[in-house]
Amino acid sequence: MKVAIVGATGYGGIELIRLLRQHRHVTEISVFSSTQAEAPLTETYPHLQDVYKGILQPLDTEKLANEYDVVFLSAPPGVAATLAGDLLKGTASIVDLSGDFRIKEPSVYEAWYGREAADATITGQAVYGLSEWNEETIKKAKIVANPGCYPTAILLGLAPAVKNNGIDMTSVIIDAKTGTTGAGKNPSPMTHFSELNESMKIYKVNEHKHTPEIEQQLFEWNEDAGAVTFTPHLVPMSRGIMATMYATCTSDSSAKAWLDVYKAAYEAHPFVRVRENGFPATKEVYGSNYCDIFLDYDARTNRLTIVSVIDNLVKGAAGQAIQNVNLMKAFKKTEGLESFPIYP
Ligand SMILES: NC(=O)C1=CN([C@@H]2O[C@H](COP(=O)(O)OP(=O)(O)OC[C@H]3O[C@@H](n4cnc5c(N)ncnc54)[C@H](OP(=O)(O)O)[C@@H]3O)[C@@H](O)[C@H]2O)C=CC1
Ligand SMILES: CC(=O)N[C@@H](CCC(=O)OP(=O)(O)O)C(=O)O
Repeated sequence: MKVAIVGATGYGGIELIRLLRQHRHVTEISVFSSTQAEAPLTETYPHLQDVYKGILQPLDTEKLANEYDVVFLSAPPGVAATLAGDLLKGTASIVDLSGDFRIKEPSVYEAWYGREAADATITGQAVYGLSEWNEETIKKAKIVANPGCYPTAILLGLAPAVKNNGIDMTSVIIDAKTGTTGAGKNPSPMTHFSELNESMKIYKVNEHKHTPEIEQQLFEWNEDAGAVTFTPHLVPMSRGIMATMYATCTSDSSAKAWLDVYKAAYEAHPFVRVRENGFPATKEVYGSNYCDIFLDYDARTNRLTIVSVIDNLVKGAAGQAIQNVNLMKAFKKTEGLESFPIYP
């Protein structure tokens, strides 16, 4: 399989290269850049010396559409919306890592992203790539909208409870923490070392663009779902997301009963590990495609506390993108994604 990466000079792009190099069906990885064409990727990333010799190519939609089996779009919002129309005329399958095609209602996209929505016919055609829960539609997709990093951790953590009708949907509160690679490779005042080191920041309270993406999927699973409170925080680490979800149960329950529900839901899914005992840490999934989940039930408050952790660049971006390609191309689910967490 020949694959192309648009945005290969970014963090999502080089994570795709790291994983695709160990994918047994990948015969060629070509890299494309809007600003650095003709330069070897090692000029930007010397750690790839002797590992990846690709030269960055200028964006050429005709070539991308017809000379590759899969095109990964790993560029900022708006780029996929511009390129996808031409790309879809060709033979390549497309996986977009940005948010351009995730939100089905254009006015909702425009309100939260503050930019014009993509062509509605393309958004309508794009399949939401939450791998574990949309397997059958992903298998048939020509274009996949890869989920956001926060929604991946949050939705995997909430899904069994939400689909089980066991929680009051109006009670859901989501508190999440992320590392700095979530913001991409360009530094900003928010991610500056001396601003963030030995500190943590709350940001985009009640206005994060992942909120409608979370609400859209929750509503698809359970029509009682409405607006959720989602509060993101930036913490001083490079990779990782920890999402902590609180929800009131509709009847008395127990942690054991809920864990059984979660274990049954993810039994057939190798990348979601429902813990036997104890809450997971982000380091325990670092560099891997795992999402680790654990929960507790408080009989005093009748509330569930669910914790879900991922590596934002793997399960939250490049790893899930490859997991979706494995579904689209009928490869083994775990192909290219078998490396286990780097610990400690
Ligand atoms: N980082 C993360 O944890 C996650 C990121 N995402 C999403 O994935 C996408 C990539 O993120 P990330 O790699 O972190 O971002 P980066 O900022 O690290 O990289 C983005 C890359 O996009 C390329 N680019 C910029 N403008 C254009 C353009 N007009 N046309 C084509 N390419 C362009 C740039 O490469 P060049 O200048 O060489 O063209 C740049 O290296 C984003 O949409 C992001 O929101 C999704 C989930 C998680
Ligand atoms: C630290 C930080 O800034 N993280 C980013 C992660 C969002 C992201 O990656 O965007 P998409 O997945 O929607 O493309 C943020 O909170 O906006």
